[in-house]
Amino acid sequence: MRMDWPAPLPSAAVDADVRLPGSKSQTNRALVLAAIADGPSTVHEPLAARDTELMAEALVSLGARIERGTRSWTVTPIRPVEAASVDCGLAGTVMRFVPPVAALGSGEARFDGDPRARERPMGTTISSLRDLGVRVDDDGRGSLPFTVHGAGSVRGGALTVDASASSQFVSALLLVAPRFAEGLDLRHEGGSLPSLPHVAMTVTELRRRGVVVEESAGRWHVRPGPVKALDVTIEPDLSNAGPFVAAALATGGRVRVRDWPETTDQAGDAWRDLVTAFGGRTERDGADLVVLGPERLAGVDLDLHDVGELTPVVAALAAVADGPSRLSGIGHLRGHETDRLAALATEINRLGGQVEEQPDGLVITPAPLHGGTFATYDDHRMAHAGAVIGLRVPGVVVENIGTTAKTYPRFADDWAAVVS
Ligand SMILES: O=C(O)C1=C[C@@H](OP(=O)(O)O)[C@@H](O)[C@H](O)C1
Ligand SMILES: C=C(OP(=O)(O)O)C(=O)O
Repeated sequence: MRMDWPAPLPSAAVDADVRLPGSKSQTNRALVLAAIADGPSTVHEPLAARDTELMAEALVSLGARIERGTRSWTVTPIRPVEAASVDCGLAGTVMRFVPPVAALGSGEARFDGDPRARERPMGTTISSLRDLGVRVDDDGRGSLPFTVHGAGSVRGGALTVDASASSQFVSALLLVAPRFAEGLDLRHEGGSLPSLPHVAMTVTELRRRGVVVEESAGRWHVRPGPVKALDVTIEPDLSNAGPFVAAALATGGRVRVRDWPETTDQAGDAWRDLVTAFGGRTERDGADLVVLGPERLAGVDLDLHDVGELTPVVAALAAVADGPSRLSGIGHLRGHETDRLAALATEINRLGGQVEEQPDGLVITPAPLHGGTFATYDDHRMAHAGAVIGLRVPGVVVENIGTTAKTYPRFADDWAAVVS
C-alpha cells in the first residue's frame, strides 16, 4: 500500500538503541551459494524483505527448495526444472545474480521485473552469458525482459566484461563460476569498477565454502569445484544503519547500533569513517557501535565510488550540514533503483535546497529548507533520505514510505521508536 508518511521531528537530541535486520547483500549471496552447493544449508537471521523474498522465490522457481522459518531459512540445492519464470522486482541482486544460475540448468528461464527494472543496466549480464556460450533471447535493448536457455552445463574459461555500471555483474559470475567446467578467469575492462567491498564480500563467501579464488586488480580466477554446503549467520545490515547513524549526527544525539561486526566486508562499515567526516565520533561498546553526533554538522568532500549505496543518506545529511559538500565517484547511481543523482537533486531542491547535479556526483550548498512532499521513486534509500531531512525540517512528508520494504520492512516503526 502506498502511504504518505509525515517524517517525525524529534523534540530533542535523539538518544536510542537500534537492532537492525540482516544484510540484504549477505542474505542473497548465502541463498545463491546454498542453491548451488553440494548439500542443504541453513541461513540464520536472514533478511526477510522484498529483495530476499524475490531471491528465494527465484531460486525455488529454478528448482531449489527453501523452507522459510522466522529466524532461519533452510535451502536444499537446485534440481533443474524445464521452465521457470523469475520476477526480479527491482532487486539488482536478483536480476544480476540469478541469470547465471539459470545458465547452469537445462531449461528455459524467463526474467522480468518492475517497470523501472526494465531500465536498469543489464547488457553486461546478457553479453557475458552469450560470450560463455549460453543462449539468451532478448529484444536487443540490453535490459529485462529476457530468457536464458540452460544447456545443462557451462564450460567457462576466460571472459572479459565491462562492469563499470555495476559491481553486481562481476559478483554474479564469480558466484556460479566454481560450477563451470573450467572455472572462470574473469577480467573487468572499462571505466572504474564501483562498489569494491561488495566484490570482496562475494570472494569471502566463496572461500568460506571451500572455493579457490585468486584475485589481482580487475581480475579474478575461480577454480572449478564443489561449493560446500555451509550454515551461516547473517550480519545486521550496516547500509541500513545509515539513517539511524544519521539521526545521531543530525540531532547531536547518540545512537547505539547493536551487534556491529568487528570486521566485515559490508559497504556500510564505511559509516564509521563517514561519522568522523561529518564531525561526529564513534565508540565501540562490547558488540555495539555507539555513534555520537557533533554540535555542528560539518560539510563533507567524499568520493563514494566504493560505497555508492550510502549516498542518499549522506546527501540528506549534507543538505542540513553547516558547510558545503561535494559527493563524487557515483555516476553509476543513475542505474540504481532510480537515477539517484537526479532524484536527490530534485527532491532536496523542492524543499528549498541548493543541490547541483554533476555527471559523477552532487554539489550540495546549505540552504534553509522548508516542509513539503519528498518523492521516493520506489527507492528505499530515497525514503531514508526524506526521513533524515525530516529530523531537522518540520513538515516533511515522505511519499510511499512502504518502498522501504525492499530491504527493511520494519523501517517506519523502528524510526518512530528511535526518533520520538
Ligand atoms: O552486490 C551487492 O549486493 C550490491 C552491490 C552494489 O551494486 P552496484 O555496484 O550496482 O552499486 C550495491 O550498490 C547494491 O546495493 C548491492
Ligand atoms: C543499489 C541498491 O540495490 P540493488 O541491489 O537493487 O542494486 C541499493 O540497495 O542501494
